[in-house]
Amino acid sequence: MEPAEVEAGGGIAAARSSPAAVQATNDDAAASKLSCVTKGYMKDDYVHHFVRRTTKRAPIINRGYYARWSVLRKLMLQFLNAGSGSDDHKRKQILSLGAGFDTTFFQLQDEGLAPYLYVELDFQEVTSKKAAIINHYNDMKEKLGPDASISIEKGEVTSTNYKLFSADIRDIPKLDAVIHMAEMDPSLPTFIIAECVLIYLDPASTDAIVSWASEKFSSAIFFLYEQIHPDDAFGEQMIRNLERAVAWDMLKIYNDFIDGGERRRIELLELFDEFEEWHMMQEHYCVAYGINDPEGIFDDFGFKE
Ligand SMILES: C[S@@+](CC[C@H](N)C(=O)[O-])C[C@H]1O[C@@H](n2cnc3c(N)ncnc32)[C@H](O)[C@@H]1O
Repeated sequence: MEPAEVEAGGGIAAARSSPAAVQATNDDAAASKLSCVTKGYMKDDYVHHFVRRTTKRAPIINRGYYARWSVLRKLMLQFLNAGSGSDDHKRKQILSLGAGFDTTFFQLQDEGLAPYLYVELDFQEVTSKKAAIINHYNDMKEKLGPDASISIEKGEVTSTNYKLFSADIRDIPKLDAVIHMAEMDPSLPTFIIAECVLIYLDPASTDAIVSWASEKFSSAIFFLYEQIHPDDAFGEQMIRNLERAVAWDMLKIYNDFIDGGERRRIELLELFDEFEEWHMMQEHYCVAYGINDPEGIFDDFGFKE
Protein backbone atom coordinates (compact mmCIF):
# COMPACT_ATOMS: atom_id res chain seq x y z
CA MET A 1 0.00 0.00 0.00
CA GLU A 2 1.50 3.29 -1.04
CA PRO A 3 0.41 6.74 0.14
CA ALA A 4 -2.16 7.18 -2.65
CA GLU A 5 -3.86 4.02 -1.46
CA VAL A 6 -4.05 5.25 2.11
CA GLU A 7 -5.46 8.58 1.00
CA ALA A 8 -8.18 6.93 -1.06
CA GLY A 9 -9.59 5.41 2.10
CA GLY A 10 -9.23 8.62 4.10
CA GLY A 11 -6.18 7.30 5.96
CA ILE A 12 -5.46 4.10 7.86
CA ALA A 13 -7.22 5.27 11.03
CA ALA A 14 -10.40 6.06 9.09
CA ALA A 15 -10.17 2.82 7.17
CA ARG A 16 -9.80 0.80 10.36
CA SER A 17 -13.13 2.04 11.65
CA SER A 18 -15.08 1.92 8.38
CA PRO A 19 -15.52 -1.21 6.25
CA ALA A 20 -16.39 0.93 3.20
CA ALA A 21 -13.12 2.84 3.57
CA VAL A 22 -11.13 -0.40 3.94
CA GLN A 23 -12.71 -1.75 0.79
CA ALA A 24 -12.00 1.52 -1.05
CA THR A 25 -8.27 0.90 -0.47
CA ASN A 26 -8.68 -2.15 -2.66
CA ASP A 27 -10.08 -0.14 -5.60
CA ASP A 28 -7.11 2.12 -5.22
CA ALA A 29 -4.63 -0.79 -5.18
CA ALA A 30 -6.10 -2.09 -8.46
CA ALA A 31 -5.90 1.39 -10.05
CA SER A 32 -2.25 1.72 -9.01
CA LYS A 33 -1.40 -1.72 -10.37
CA LEU A 34 -3.02 -0.81 -13.69
CA SER A 35 -0.99 2.40 -13.79
CA CYS A 36 2.19 0.26 -13.50
CA VAL A 37 1.02 -2.24 -16.10
CA THR A 38 0.21 0.55 -18.58
CA LYS A 39 3.70 2.00 -18.15
CA GLY A 40 5.35 -1.39 -18.73
CA TYR A 41 6.60 -2.06 -15.18
CA MET A 42 4.94 -5.45 -15.00
CA LYS A 43 2.58 -7.79 -16.80
CA ASP A 44 -0.97 -8.35 -15.60
CA ASP A 45 -3.50 -9.18 -18.28
CA TYR A 46 -6.51 -9.02 -15.96
CA VAL A 47 -6.24 -6.06 -13.60
CA HIS A 48 -7.82 -3.70 -16.18
CA HIS A 49 -11.12 -5.55 -15.76
CA PHE A 50 -11.25 -4.29 -12.16
CA VAL A 51 -10.63 -0.62 -12.81
CA ARG A 52 -13.38 1.66 -14.07
CA ARG A 53 -11.33 4.80 -14.63
CA THR A 54 -7.68 4.56 -15.60
CA THR A 55 -5.52 6.90 -13.53
CA LYS A 56 -1.87 7.74 -13.99
CA ARG A 57 0.21 7.50 -10.82
CA ALA A 58 3.39 9.47 -10.14
CA PRO A 59 6.63 7.65 -11.10
CA ILE A 60 7.60 7.23 -7.44
CA ILE A 61 4.29 5.49 -6.69
CA ASN A 62 4.65 3.26 -9.75
CA ARG A 63 8.12 2.23 -8.64
CA GLY A 64 6.84 1.45 -5.13
CA TYR A 65 4.08 -0.73 -6.52
CA TYR A 66 6.51 -2.47 -8.82
CA ALA A 67 8.74 -3.30 -5.83
CA ARG A 68 5.76 -4.65 -3.89
CA TRP A 69 4.62 -6.79 -6.82
CA SER A 70 8.11 -7.98 -7.57
CA VAL A 71 9.03 -9.12 -4.05
CA LEU A 72 5.77 -11.03 -3.62
CA ARG A 73 6.20 -12.70 -6.98
CA LYS A 74 9.82 -13.65 -6.34
CA LEU A 75 9.07 -15.19 -2.94
CA MET A 76 5.93 -16.91 -4.25
CA LEU A 77 7.89 -18.50 -7.11
CA GLN A 78 10.53 -19.65 -4.63
CA PHE A 79 7.73 -21.31 -2.66
CA LEU A 80 6.16 -22.90 -5.75
CA ASN A 81 9.52 -24.23 -6.94
CA ALA A 82 10.64 -25.52 -3.53
CA GLY A 83 11.12 -29.30 -3.36
CA SER A 84 12.83 -31.74 -5.64
CA GLY A 85 10.52 -32.41 -8.61
CA SER A 86 9.63 -30.17 -11.56
CA ASP A 87 5.91 -30.50 -10.79
CA ASP A 88 6.25 -29.48 -7.16
CA HIS A 89 4.02 -26.43 -7.56
CA LYS A 90 1.14 -28.82 -8.26
CA ARG A 91 1.17 -30.20 -4.73
CA LYS A 92 1.04 -26.84 -3.02
CA GLN A 93 -1.64 -24.35 -2.09
CA ILE A 94 -1.93 -20.59 -1.62
CA LEU A 95 -4.29 -18.78 0.75
CA SER A 96 -4.72 -15.04 0.25
CA LEU A 97 -6.25 -13.15 3.20
CA GLY A 98 -7.98 -9.93 2.16
CA ALA A 99 -7.14 -10.70 -1.47
CA GLY A 100 -9.13 -7.79 -2.88
CA PHE A 101 -8.97 -7.66 -6.67
CA ASP A 102 -5.62 -9.42 -6.89
CA THR A 103 -5.26 -11.41 -10.13
CA THR A 104 -2.19 -13.51 -9.36
CA PHE A 105 -4.02 -16.83 -9.76
CA PHE A 106 -4.99 -15.98 -13.34
CA GLN A 107 -1.44 -14.94 -14.21
CA LEU A 108 0.01 -18.14 -12.71
CA GLN A 109 -2.54 -20.19 -14.62
CA ASP A 110 -1.41 -18.55 -17.90
CA GLU A 111 2.19 -19.37 -17.06
CA GLY A 112 1.46 -23.01 -16.16
CA LEU A 113 2.60 -22.32 -12.61
CA ALA A 114 -0.69 -22.36 -10.69
CA PRO A 115 -0.67 -24.52 -7.59
CA TYR A 116 -3.09 -27.35 -6.86
CA LEU A 117 -5.33 -24.89 -5.03
CA TYR A 118 -5.49 -21.07 -4.76
CA VAL A 119 -7.99 -19.70 -2.23
CA GLU A 120 -8.91 -16.04 -1.77
CA LEU A 121 -10.90 -14.47 1.08
CA ASP A 122 -12.30 -10.98 1.56
CA PHE A 123 -15.43 -9.19 2.76
CA GLN A 124 -18.55 -10.20 0.87
CA GLU A 125 -18.95 -6.75 -0.72
CA VAL A 126 -15.54 -7.27 -2.34
CA THR A 127 -15.90 -10.96 -3.26
CA SER A 128 -19.33 -10.32 -4.84
CA LYS A 129 -17.83 -7.63 -7.09
CA LYS A 130 -14.89 -9.90 -7.91
CA ALA A 131 -17.19 -12.86 -8.68
CA ALA A 132 -19.29 -10.63 -10.98
CA ILE A 133 -16.21 -9.47 -12.89
CA ILE A 134 -14.81 -13.00 -13.26
CA ASN A 135 -18.23 -14.11 -14.47
CA HIS A 136 -18.43 -11.25 -16.99
CA TYR A 137 -15.04 -11.63 -18.68
CA ASN A 138 -14.47 -14.80 -20.64
CA ASP A 139 -10.68 -14.55 -20.51
CA MET A 140 -10.98 -14.94 -16.72
CA LYS A 141 -13.85 -17.36 -16.61
CA GLU A 142 -12.23 -19.80 -19.01
CA LYS A 143 -9.19 -20.08 -16.72
CA LEU A 144 -11.42 -21.74 -14.13
CA GLY A 145 -12.21 -24.82 -16.20
CA PRO A 146 -15.53 -26.48 -17.00
CA ASP A 147 -16.50 -27.34 -13.40
CA ALA A 148 -16.54 -23.76 -12.15
CA SER A 149 -19.55 -22.36 -10.37
CA ILE A 150 -20.02 -18.66 -9.58
CA SER A 151 -22.48 -17.05 -7.16
CA ILE A 152 -22.41 -13.27 -7.37
CA GLU A 153 -24.93 -12.98 -4.56
CA LYS A 154 -22.85 -15.01 -2.10
CA GLY A 155 -19.57 -13.68 -3.50
CA GLU A 156 -18.31 -17.18 -4.19
CA VAL A 157 -16.37 -18.85 -6.96
CA THR A 158 -15.58 -22.54 -6.76
CA SER A 159 -13.51 -24.38 -9.34
CA THR A 160 -10.97 -27.16 -9.28
CA ASN A 161 -7.91 -24.98 -8.70
CA TYR A 162 -9.33 -21.60 -7.63
CA LYS A 163 -11.79 -20.69 -4.90
CA LEU A 164 -13.09 -17.32 -3.74
CA PHE A 165 -15.09 -17.04 -0.50
CA SER A 166 -16.36 -14.24 1.67
CA ALA A 167 -15.14 -14.11 5.26
CA ASP A 168 -14.27 -11.56 7.88
CA ILE A 169 -10.82 -12.90 8.67
CA ARG A 170 -11.08 -11.63 12.26
CA ASP A 171 -13.67 -14.35 12.87
CA ILE A 172 -11.38 -17.33 13.47
CA PRO A 173 -14.10 -20.05 13.62
CA LYS A 174 -15.43 -18.73 10.28
CA LEU A 175 -11.91 -18.65 8.85
CA ASP A 176 -11.45 -22.24 9.91
CA ALA A 177 -14.82 -23.26 8.43
CA VAL A 178 -14.16 -21.48 5.16
CA ILE A 179 -10.81 -23.13 4.47
CA HIS A 180 -12.51 -26.45 5.17
CA MET A 181 -15.26 -25.50 2.68
CA ALA A 182 -12.55 -24.57 0.19
CA GLU A 183 -11.12 -28.08 0.65
CA MET A 184 -7.69 -26.89 1.64
CA ASP A 185 -5.47 -29.68 2.87
CA PRO A 186 -3.68 -28.51 6.05
CA SER A 187 -0.91 -31.04 5.46
CA LEU A 188 0.12 -29.59 2.06
CA PRO A 189 2.79 -26.87 1.82
CA THR A 190 0.86 -23.58 2.02
CA PHE A 191 1.80 -19.98 1.20
CA ILE A 192 -0.36 -17.53 3.14
CA ILE A 193 -0.49 -13.96 1.85
CA ALA A 194 -1.41 -10.95 3.95
CA GLU A 195 -0.66 -8.01 1.65
CA CYS A 196 -1.79 -4.66 3.07
CA VAL A 197 -4.50 -6.24 5.17
CA LEU A 198 -3.37 -6.72 8.76
CA ILE A 199 -2.82 -3.00 9.26
CA TYR A 200 -6.59 -2.56 9.21
CA LEU A 201 -7.10 -5.04 12.06
CA ASP A 202 -6.50 -4.55 15.76
CA PRO A 203 -3.37 -6.21 17.22
CA ALA A 204 -5.38 -8.93 19.01
CA SER A 205 -7.01 -10.01 15.73
CA THR A 206 -3.66 -10.05 13.94
CA ASP A 207 -2.22 -12.18 16.72
CA ALA A 208 -5.14 -14.60 16.54
CA ILE A 209 -4.84 -14.94 12.74
CA VAL A 210 -1.09 -15.56 12.82
CA SER A 211 -1.47 -18.14 15.64
CA TRP A 212 -4.32 -19.86 13.82
CA ALA A 213 -2.30 -20.09 10.60
CA SER A 214 0.76 -21.41 12.34
CA GLU A 215 -1.23 -24.11 14.18
CA LYS A 216 -3.36 -25.05 11.19
CA PHE A 217 -0.73 -25.48 8.48
CA SER A 218 2.19 -27.64 9.50
CA SER A 219 4.27 -26.74 6.43
CA ALA A 220 3.70 -23.09 5.61
CA ILE A 221 5.09 -19.68 4.86
CA PHE A 222 3.21 -16.62 6.13
CA PHE A 223 4.02 -13.65 3.88
CA LEU A 224 3.24 -10.14 5.02
CA TYR A 225 3.67 -6.80 3.22
CA GLU A 226 2.79 -3.87 5.39
CA GLN A 227 3.32 -0.28 6.23
CA ILE A 228 5.48 0.15 9.31
CA HIS A 229 4.18 2.52 11.95
CA PRO A 230 6.49 1.60 14.77
CA ASP A 231 4.81 3.98 17.22
CA ASP A 232 1.21 2.86 17.22
CA ALA A 233 -0.28 -0.18 18.95
CA PHE A 234 -0.32 -2.22 15.75
CA GLY A 235 3.27 -1.40 14.94
CA GLU A 236 4.45 -2.29 18.42
CA GLN A 237 2.61 -5.60 18.35
CA MET A 238 3.81 -6.38 14.84
CA ILE A 239 7.41 -5.74 15.77
CA ARG A 240 6.98 -8.03 18.81
CA ASN A 241 5.42 -10.73 16.61
CA LEU A 242 8.16 -10.45 14.05
CA GLU A 243 10.92 -11.24 16.48
CA ARG A 244 10.64 -14.86 15.40
CA ALA A 245 10.43 -14.08 11.71
CA VAL A 246 12.52 -12.47 8.98
CA ALA A 247 11.68 -8.87 8.12
CA TRP A 248 13.32 -6.49 5.66
CA ASP A 249 12.22 -2.98 4.82
CA MET A 250 11.35 -2.27 1.21
CA LEU A 251 14.41 -0.11 0.61
CA LYS A 252 16.69 -3.04 1.42
CA ILE A 253 14.48 -5.35 -0.63
CA TYR A 254 14.54 -3.02 -3.63
CA ASN A 255 18.32 -2.59 -3.47
CA ASP A 256 19.40 -6.10 -2.47
CA PHE A 257 16.71 -8.63 -3.42
CA ILE A 258 14.88 -7.51 -6.56
CA ASP A 259 16.73 -8.68 -9.67
CA GLY A 260 19.37 -6.17 -10.77
CA GLY A 261 18.47 -6.49 -14.46
CA GLU A 262 14.80 -5.83 -13.77
CA ARG A 263 15.68 -2.88 -11.55
CA ARG A 264 17.74 -1.31 -14.30
CA ARG A 265 14.93 -1.91 -16.81
CA ILE A 266 12.20 -0.27 -14.72
CA GLU A 267 14.41 2.63 -13.65
CA LEU A 268 14.61 3.67 -17.30
CA LEU A 269 10.82 3.64 -17.72
CA GLU A 270 10.27 6.82 -15.73
CA LEU A 271 13.03 8.98 -14.36
CA PHE A 272 12.62 10.92 -11.14
CA ASP A 273 14.89 12.78 -8.76
CA GLU A 274 12.96 12.64 -5.49
CA PHE A 275 15.43 10.17 -4.04
CA GLU A 276 15.07 11.32 -0.45
CA GLU A 277 11.30 10.84 -0.65
CA TRP A 278 11.76 7.47 -2.34
CA HIS A 279 14.10 6.25 0.39
CA MET A 280 11.86 7.49 3.19
CA MET A 281 8.78 5.96 1.62
CA GLN A 282 10.38 2.58 1.07
CA GLU A 283 11.72 2.47 4.60
CA HIS A 284 8.14 2.73 5.84
CA TYR A 285 7.09 -0.55 4.25
CA CYS A 286 8.29 -4.01 5.04
CA VAL A 287 8.00 -7.61 4.03
CA ALA A 288 8.13 -10.21 6.74
CA TYR A 289 7.74 -13.93 6.56
CA GLY A 290 7.48 -16.69 9.12
CA ILE A 291 8.07 -20.33 8.21
CA ASN A 292 6.85 -23.71 9.52
CA ASP A 293 9.08 -26.25 7.89
CA PRO A 294 9.30 -29.63 9.62
CA GLU A 295 10.42 -31.39 6.42
CA GLY A 296 13.09 -28.89 5.40
CA ILE A 297 11.56 -28.20 1.97
CA PHE A 298 12.00 -24.44 2.39
CA ASP A 299 15.72 -24.53 3.19
CA ASP A 300 16.46 -22.38 0.14
CA PHE A 301 13.51 -20.03 0.63
CA GLY A 302 13.90 -16.38 1.57
CA PHE A 303 15.83 -13.17 1.16
CA LYS A 304 19.29 -13.53 -0.20
CA GLU A 305 21.49 -10.57 -1.05
C1 LIG B 1 -5.50 -2.53 0.63
S1 LIG B 1 -6.53 -3.83 0.11
C2 LIG B 1 -5.31 -5.02 -0.43
C3 LIG B 1 -5.85 -6.04 -1.39
C4 LIG B 1 -4.83 -7.07 -1.87
N1 LIG B 1 -4.31 -7.86 -0.79
C5 LIG B 1 -3.70 -6.38 -2.60
O1 LIG B 1 -2.63 -6.22 -2.01
O2 LIG B 1 -3.92 -5.97 -3.73
C6 LIG B 1 -7.10 -4.51 1.65
C7 LIG B 1 -8.12 -5.61 1.49
O3 LIG B 1 -8.31 -6.26 2.74
C8 LIG B 1 -9.68 -6.53 2.91
N2 LIG B 1 -9.95 -6.68 4.35
C9 LIG B 1 -9.67 -5.79 5.34
N3 LIG B 1 -10.10 -6.26 6.53
C10 LIG B 1 -10.63 -7.48 6.29
C11 LIG B 1 -11.27 -8.46 7.11
N4 LIG B 1 -11.41 -8.26 8.42
N5 LIG B 1 -11.70 -9.61 6.54
C12 LIG B 1 -11.56 -9.81 5.21
N6 LIG B 1 -10.99 -8.91 4.37
C13 LIG B 1 -10.53 -7.76 4.90
C14 LIG B 1 -10.36 -5.31 2.29
O4 LIG B 1 -11.72 -5.53 1.97
C15 LIG B 1 -9.49 -5.07 1.07
O5 LIG B 1 -9.96 -5.77 -0.06
